[in-house]
Amino acid sequence: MKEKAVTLLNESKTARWIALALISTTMFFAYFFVDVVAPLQSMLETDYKWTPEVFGMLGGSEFFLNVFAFFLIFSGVILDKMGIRFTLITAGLTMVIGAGLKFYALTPGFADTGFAAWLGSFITWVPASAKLAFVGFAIFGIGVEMAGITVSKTIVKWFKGKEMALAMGLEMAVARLGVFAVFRLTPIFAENGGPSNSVLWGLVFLCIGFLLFLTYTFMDAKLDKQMGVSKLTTSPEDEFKLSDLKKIFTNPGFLAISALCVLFYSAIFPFQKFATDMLASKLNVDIKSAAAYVSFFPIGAMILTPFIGYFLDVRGKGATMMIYGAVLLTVSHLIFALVPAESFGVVTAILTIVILGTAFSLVPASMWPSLPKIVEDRYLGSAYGAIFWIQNIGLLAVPILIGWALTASNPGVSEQIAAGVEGVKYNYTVPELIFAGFGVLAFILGFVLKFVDKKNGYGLELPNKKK
Ligand SMILES: N[C@@H](Cc1c[nH]cn1)C(=O)NCC(=O)O
Repeated sequence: MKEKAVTLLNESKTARWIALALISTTMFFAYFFVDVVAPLQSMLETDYKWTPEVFGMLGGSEFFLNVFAFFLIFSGVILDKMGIRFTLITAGLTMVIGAGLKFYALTPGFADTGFAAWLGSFITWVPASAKLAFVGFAIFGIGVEMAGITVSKTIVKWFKGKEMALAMGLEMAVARLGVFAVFRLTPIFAENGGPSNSVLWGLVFLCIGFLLFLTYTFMDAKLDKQMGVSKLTTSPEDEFKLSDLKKIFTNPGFLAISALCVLFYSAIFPFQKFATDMLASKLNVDIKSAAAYVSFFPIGAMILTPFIGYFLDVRGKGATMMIYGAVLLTVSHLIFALVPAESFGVVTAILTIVILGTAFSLVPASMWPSLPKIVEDRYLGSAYGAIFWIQNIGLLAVPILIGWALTASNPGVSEQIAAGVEGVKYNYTVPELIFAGFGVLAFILGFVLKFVDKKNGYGLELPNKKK
């Protein structure tokens, strides 16, 4: 008897783009929440007595549990052991719980409790609201990174051998749109109810995102059923083993790409946090105008990333793209560092942001689809977890390094600002040179990666799409 051939769900273009739309929209909400209070620094200082140091600590708290309690490594192992559906639901719930705690920290309901009084009784320069917000944001951080690695593995599952880099590029583009949206919407939400209203909206968005993840799991279950994936069909050699972690951390391709990743992102995300003040100082404009220039950065990356992804699918050249990205990263930070303020106008600022935005498209668009070429599918989730863990170490440490470098290279400035002296500004030359230094190291690592690729035949320069 002739067997009826089953057309897999991921062979249907419509089904795989619907799957992508569901998970990407949740990432839009997740990235929105990452920066939900970023434009509200001064409001938090006035309404909640959060100093700039406290505000900076909030940014670091997102990565705290992932780095020090190894949650990102656990998340990768959970993904490989328990599968996409379980991990997506866990990630979605963790984000909602963490965000809920952060919202509660900013409400009068919390401020009036004995718990708040107790939290405020030690390390008194950090208000109780900030302490609880740190805990909430650290829990959210576990969820958002878990979601990130699971979404990457999900895209590989649906798009491998097809439009994989384009799909990853589109997912990142939607996430970048979330960063743009936050800079535009959060101030409006805060005008009508303060920072807690902005966080409440972020929480509502995350609840919608959780429902989208849940909807996706039905598609995932159907695809698994068609593929015949079950505990019975998975042979012991196909299963993830804890010893695979050793394989990941001794894989030369993985090590090279992780080093490139931490260096590159250390000159991107921490820069994003300082960029508004840096441009306001350099251009001598107010914070609102400077923030508007910075918002071109995620938008530029958003527009370019899918095109670069498409190019990688049909033409390849992933490792070379990462080298070009590192060059552009270095050039843009050198412009910020070395062009004197007298010659640095709005046009130069926007052009430099466009160059940086191009780097921010080239590297992520080629880096994330490269990982499945370097490691085996059965431990791909752990590999994404491990690379994000290494990246998170940089994201936690570099803002502290930059803050220290800024203070050390501008003696007396913070004291004058605190004393209300008008017109005093920081000079960002040293921090920008540090960012440029990361770019130079990333450039060197790009060549190491190319060499390792040639030696081990990963195929990083080959197109993703099978002809
Ligand atoms: N670590 C993730 C998610 C993230 C974004 N901001 C802070 N954490 C990541 O880097 N994803 C890849 C990307 O290019 O956004």
